[in-house]
Amino acid sequence: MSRIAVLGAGAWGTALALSLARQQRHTVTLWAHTPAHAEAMEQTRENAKFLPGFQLPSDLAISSSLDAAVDQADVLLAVTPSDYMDQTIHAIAPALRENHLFVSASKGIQDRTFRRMSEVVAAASPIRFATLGGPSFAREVAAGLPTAVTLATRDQDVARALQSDFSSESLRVYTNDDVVGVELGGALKNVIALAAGVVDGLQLGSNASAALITRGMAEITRLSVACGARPETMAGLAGYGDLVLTCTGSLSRNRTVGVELGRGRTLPDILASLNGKVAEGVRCTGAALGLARQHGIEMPITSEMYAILHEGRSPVDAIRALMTRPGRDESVG
Ligand SMILES: NC(=O)C1=CN([C@@H]2O[C@H](COP(=O)(O)OP(=O)(O)OC[C@H]3O[C@@H](n4cnc5c(N)ncnc54)[C@H](OP(=O)(O)O)[C@@H]3O)[C@@H](O)[C@H]2O)C=CC1
Ligand SMILES: O=C(CO)COP(=O)(O)O
Repeated sequence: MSRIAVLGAGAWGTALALSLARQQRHTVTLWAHTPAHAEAMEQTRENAKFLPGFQLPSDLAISSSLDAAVDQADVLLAVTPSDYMDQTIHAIAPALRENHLFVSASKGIQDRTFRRMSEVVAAASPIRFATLGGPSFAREVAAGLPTAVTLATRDQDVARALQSDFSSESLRVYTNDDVVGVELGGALKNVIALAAGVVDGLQLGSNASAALITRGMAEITRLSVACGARPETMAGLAGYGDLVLTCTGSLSRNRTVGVELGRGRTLPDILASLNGKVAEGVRCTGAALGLARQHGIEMPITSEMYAILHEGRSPVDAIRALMTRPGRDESVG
C-alpha cells in the first residue's frame, strides 16, 4: 500500500488516479491547480472538464492544496502538461522528503533549454525519479480496458516498488532503466502524430500513413540514440507502441490537430477548439528541432511540421518537400 498524490487533474492524471484508487490498496489524492476545478470535481464526483463520464470513487481525495497533497504522500505522480513541470517541482521542492518518489507521466521537452522532464526535476531537486510512458489513452485506462505501459527508472528498487503499486488486472507495467529513451519516445511521437494527422487530413491514403509512421520512427530513433537512449527501447511500448497509438488512434489530440491542419484550418482556430486541453506536440516540435540541432541530427518530418505550425508552410507543400528530398539508403536509418 502506498500514499500517492497525483499532481494534475487533466485527463491523464484523472485516469491514473482512478486506476490507482480502484485497486483499493492505496491512499490516493488528486490535486487540481485551481480551487474551482477541485470544487467542481468534489461536488459532482466527476472530472467533467477533462474526462467526463467516469465516476470518481468516494475514497479518492481531491485537493487544490499542493502542500497538503505532497505532505500526505510518498509517491508524487506528476501529470501536468510538460511546460508546468518546472513550476510544479519548484513549488514542492521545499516540502520534499528523502523517502519521496517522483514519477513523471508528462510527455514533452522544455522550451529553450530542451531539457527532458527528468532533467527539469533534477535541476530543482535530487528526488528519486521515474517516468511513465507507453500507449495509454486516458479514456481507455479510465474505462478499465487492457493497457500496457513502461515505467523507467535507474533505481531497481524504485522500479520494483512502483511496478507493484501501479499494476492491476487492466494495467500491465513493464520496467526499463532507459529513462532517456522512454522520455524521448513519449515526447517525440507527439510531433510525428501531428504529421500523421496532416497526412490523414489531406486524405493521402494508407501507404502515405504507413510511410510517415515508419520514417517518423527513424528520426525519433536517430535523435533519441544520439541523446543516449537504447535502440531497443525505441522498438518497445514507449517508442513504437506509443507512436502507432497516437498516429492512428482517433482519441489522440495531437493527431486531431494535424487532421484539422490538413483540412485547412488555422492553428489558432484549432487550439481554441481544444478548450484548454493540451496537444503537447505543438510546443514540442520547436524543442525537438532545437535538440536535434544540438546533436547534429537530421529531422525532416519534424522540420516540415515546424514549418506548417509556425512558418505558414502549406501541408501540401510540406508533403511535396518530403517526397522530393534527395534519395537515401534506408539501412543507415
Ligand atoms: N490524455 C492522455 O491520454 C495522455 C496524456 N499524457 C500526458 O499527460 C500530460 C497531461 O495531459 P492531460 O492530462 O491529457 O491534460 P489535459 O489536456 O486533459 O488537461 C490539461 C491539464 O493542464 C493543467 N494545467 C493548466 N494550467 C496549469 C498550471 N498552471 N499548473 C499545472 N497544471 C496546469 C490542468 O490542470 P487542472 O486540472 O488543475 O486545471 C490539466 O491537468 C501531458 O504531458 C500529456 O502528453 C500521457 C499519456 C496519455
Ligand atoms: O500520449 C498519449 C497516449 O499514449 C496521448 O496522446 P495525445 O496527447 O495525442 O492525445
